[in-house]
Amino acid sequence: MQDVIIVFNSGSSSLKFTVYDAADSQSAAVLIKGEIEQNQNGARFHARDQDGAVLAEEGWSDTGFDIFDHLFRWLEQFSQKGRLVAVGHRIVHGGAEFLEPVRITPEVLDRLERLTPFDPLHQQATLAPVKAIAQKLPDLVQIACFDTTFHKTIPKVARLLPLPRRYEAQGVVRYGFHGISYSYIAQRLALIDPALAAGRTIIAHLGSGASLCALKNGKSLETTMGFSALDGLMMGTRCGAIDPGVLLYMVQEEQADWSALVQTLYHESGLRGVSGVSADMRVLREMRAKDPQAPGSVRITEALDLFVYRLLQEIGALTAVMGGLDGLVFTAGIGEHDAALRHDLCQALGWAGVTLDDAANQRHAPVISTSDSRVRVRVEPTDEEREIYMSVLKFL
Ligand SMILES: Nc1ncnc2c1ncn2[C@@H]1O[C@H](COP(=O)(O)OP(=O)(O)O)[C@@H](O)[C@H]1O
Ligand SMILES: CC(=O)OP(=O)(O)O
Ligand SMILES: [Mg+2]
Repeated sequence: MQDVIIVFNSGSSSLKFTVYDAADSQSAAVLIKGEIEQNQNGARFHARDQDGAVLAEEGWSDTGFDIFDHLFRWLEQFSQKGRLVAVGHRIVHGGAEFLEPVRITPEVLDRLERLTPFDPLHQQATLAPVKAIAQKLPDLVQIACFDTTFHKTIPKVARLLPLPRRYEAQGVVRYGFHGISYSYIAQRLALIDPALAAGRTIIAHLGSGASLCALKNGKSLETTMGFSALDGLMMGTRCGAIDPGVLLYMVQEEQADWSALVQTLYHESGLRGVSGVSADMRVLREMRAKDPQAPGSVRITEALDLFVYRLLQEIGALTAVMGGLDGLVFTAGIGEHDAALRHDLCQALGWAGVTLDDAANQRHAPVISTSDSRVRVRVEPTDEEREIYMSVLKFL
C-alpha cells in the first residue's frame, strides 16, 4: 500500500488540495489535485489525477453546504489504496508565537483559534479542515504552515503601527500574509532567475485576496498586508488600505457594529463593491466584453482602473522601500491568467523601467518584459501545496 500525504490549501474563495505520493518524497509526485471554488452563485468541485484525467467534476447552486465534509467523503474512496501518513495545512495567521511550521496538537489548535480576532475571514476557514480531520483521525500527524512565517524578516520599523504602545503589547502589529506563496516563488526564482532572487523584486500575489511582497536578497523586506488580510491592495471583495475616518463615519452615521463592518469591508468591497456585480475577474471581463456601453460596464471599467491604480501606488511605495526595482513577478489566479491586467499595470510602470513584450504577455510566457527592459517581468505559477508538502516532509 502506498504512503500518501494530503495538503489542504484553504483560501477565501477556494479549498485546494493535493494528494502526494510520500514514497517519492523529493520529487513531490502528485497523485490527485483538486479544488472546490465557491462564490455567491454556488460551488464547483473538480479533481484530476497525475495524468490529468478528470476524477470529479460537480457543481452546486446552493452555497450553504459543508464543502469540507463533501471533500472528505470523496477522498475516503481512496483510503483502501493509500496509507495516509500526514496532512499539511495552510493556516493564515501564526500571530507572534508561531514563526515556523508546527505539529498541531489540541493545545496548538486552541492557541490558533485564539488568533481568530486577528483575521475573522480566514482563521476559522483554514482551521476547519484541521478540526474535521482531528475528529475523525485524532492520531494523524497534522502540520500547520503559516502565511505569516515568510514575513518574519521585515524590520521593526515596518512591523510597528503608529498607535499607542498598548496595542503592540496585544499583538496589534503588522504581520503580512501569502507568505507560503512568496516562499515558494522566492525558491523558484533562486533556481530559474538567481539575479531576481538576490535583487530587488516585487512579487504580486493577485488572487481572490491580493498582496505584494518586496523581496530583497531573497527575504521579505515589506509587504502590503499588515495586521490583517484587509490591508494594502484592493481585492476581490476586500477594500484594502482605507482611510480609518471612513470606519468612524460608518460607526457614527450607520451605527455599524463589528459584524456590519466585517460584512462591508471583507465581503462587499473591492472589485465586487465597485463593479456592483462580481468579485471574479473572469466574470467582469466577460460582462464588459458583451456590452461595453452598458452602464454596468462603466462601473466595471472603474473597478478595474481602481484595481490597477492601487497596485501602481503600492508598487511605488515598495520600490521606494527597496531603493529601486529589478524584477516584478506575477502569480496567483489573476497574476497568472489575466494578460489584460498585466498589460495595464506594466504600461503604467514605464517610469520604473518596465517595458512589456505584448506577445509574450498574451501567451503567458515565463518572461513578459522585452530583452532591453530595465526591470525583468515574469509570470510564475505559485504552488503553495508543494511548499506545505516540503514542510511536512521535514517533520516526518
Ligand atoms: N483565467 C482567469 N482570468 C482572469 N482571472 C482569473 C482567471 N482564473 C482565476 N482568476 C481570478 O483569480 C481568482 C482566484 O485566485 P486564486 O489565487 O485561485 O484564489 P484564492 O485566493 O482562493 O487562493 C478568481 O477569483 C479570479 O478573479
Ligand atoms: C491572506 C489572504 O488574503 O488569503 P486569500 O488570498 O486566500 O484570501
Ligand atoms: Mg490562494
